[in-house]
This record gives sequence, structure tokens and C-alpha cells, in this order.
Amino acid sequence: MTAATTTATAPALEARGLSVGYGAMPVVHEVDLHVAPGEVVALLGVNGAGKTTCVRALAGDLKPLRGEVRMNGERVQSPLHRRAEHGLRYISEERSVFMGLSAADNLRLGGTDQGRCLELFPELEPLLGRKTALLSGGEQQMLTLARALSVDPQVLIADELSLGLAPLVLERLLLAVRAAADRGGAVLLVEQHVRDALEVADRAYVLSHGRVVLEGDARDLRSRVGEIERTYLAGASLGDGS
Ligand SMILES: Nc1ncnc2c1ncn2[C@@H]1O[C@H](COP(=O)(O)OP(=O)(O)OP(=O)(O)O)[C@@H](O)[C@H]1O
Repeated sequence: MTAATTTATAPALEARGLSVGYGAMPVVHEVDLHVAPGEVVALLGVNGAGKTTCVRALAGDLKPLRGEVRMNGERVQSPLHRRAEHGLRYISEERSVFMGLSAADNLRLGGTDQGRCLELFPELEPLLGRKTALLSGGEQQMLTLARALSVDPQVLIADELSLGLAPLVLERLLLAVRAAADRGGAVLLVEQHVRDALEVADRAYVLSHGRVVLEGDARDLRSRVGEIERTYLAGASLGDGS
């Protein structure tokens, strides 16, 4: 097989035997996962399962202890800001908007195409002149997502988009993420709201104690969500008020 065909068929994002930790102690152990272009893949697990640690390594924000991260079949070892040059966008748990700036200024930062942001989230238009600190949490998260999606990222890693947001806002954000994958992006979605995540995902992995304990097609996992919650996700929200 030639290098060109390898790249053409390779996942957009891949972890191979990835172990990650803080200091020398791994909290994520030998994780294998992949996300293809056009796919939304959910990464699920209870608090402390290792989801954030895993995606920080995939994004280049933490150095793996062992194993590899690959983008389009090529091993990547560059830090986060360099991976952005290769089409990766990472939305971390902390909101990455500048509270002292207006919404419009947040949408212009770093040469972001404001028009494209407003195409993706027209509901931001009447808020443009408002200081970002005065927007709701959901509106701030829309700004973050609008900026990330406005470049049509090859790979989007989104960690807990839902944190503290109302169900309808979460639904709106997840639909935007789904649409980004439908345009060809590869999306890895960390989410506590299991049922909501499985609604938009194609596949999912469940992490427990830093290891992948279950993976599968989202349709199959949706039909077994009660059993999966009891077995692997006790304490995680099903996103249905339970
Ligand atoms: N900066 C850090 N230094 C040391 N240990 C950490 C650090 N961040 C996380 N941990 C530990 O690593 C383990 C995995 O945490 P991680 O945040 O990856 O889990 P998570 O599945 O993302 O949880 P949550 O859903 O609560 O965000 C936990 O035991 C946590 O206490």
C-alpha cells in the first residue's frame, strides 16, 4: 500500500495504546480509539474515568506516557497550538471566551470569519454588541463553538459542551456538532449526558478507570442504555432527568 492510500483510508484522529497521566502515574491506560471523517464519536464515563485526560493527550495538551496519537495516519507529537494548524480544534471544559470583550470581538479574534459564525449560529446576531460576561452560559458556549466550527475543522474535540447548560441549549449545540460531522469533520465528543450524546453520535467508547470497557455503534448502545448505565456509568446523567 502506498503512503497516499494509507493516508486516504486512515482515521482523522486515532489513539493507539495511549497511556496518559500526571507525573509518572498513568490514569488512562492503553486506549485505542479512532474517529473517521464524517463521524461523531462519543467518549463516555463517570466523573474521574479519565475522559478529559485522554482528550487532552489527543489534543496535544498533555504528553502521553506511552502510545501514539495519529492524525490522518501520521503520528503527531506537536503541542496543541501546532495541531490547530493541522485542522484540529479543541474545546476544553473551561469556556474559552474573553469575558471582557464583546460577543462580536470574540467572534473576530484570531481572524475568525464572523459572517460564517453567524451563519452557523444566527441567534448570536442580536447579541453581538453585548459584553460576553453578560451572556448566558449557553450563549457563551455558542460563541466558543461558533469560532471552532467556523473553520470547518478536520477534527473537533469537545469536552463537556453541556456543562451547566439547559437541555434545549445542549440539544442546539449537539445538532451543530452533528452538522459539522455531516460536512466531513471528525468529532470526538466527551459528554456526561449519555442519552443526548448517543442521539447524535455514530459510535461511542465507554471509559472506566482509564480503560475502554465498551465500544460500539451508537444505535446499538442506545437500545441498551439502561444496562450500560447500571454496569458502567452509575452516577452519570442519562440526560433524561433521571
Ligand atoms: N491535573 C491533575 N493532576 C493530577 N491528577 C489529575 C489531574 N487532573 C485529573 N486528575 C485525576 O485523573 C483522573 C481522571 O480525571 P479526568 O479529569 O480525566 O476524568 P474525567 O472522566 O474527565 O472526569 P470528569 O467527568 O469529572 O471531568 C482522576 O482520578 C483525577 O483526579
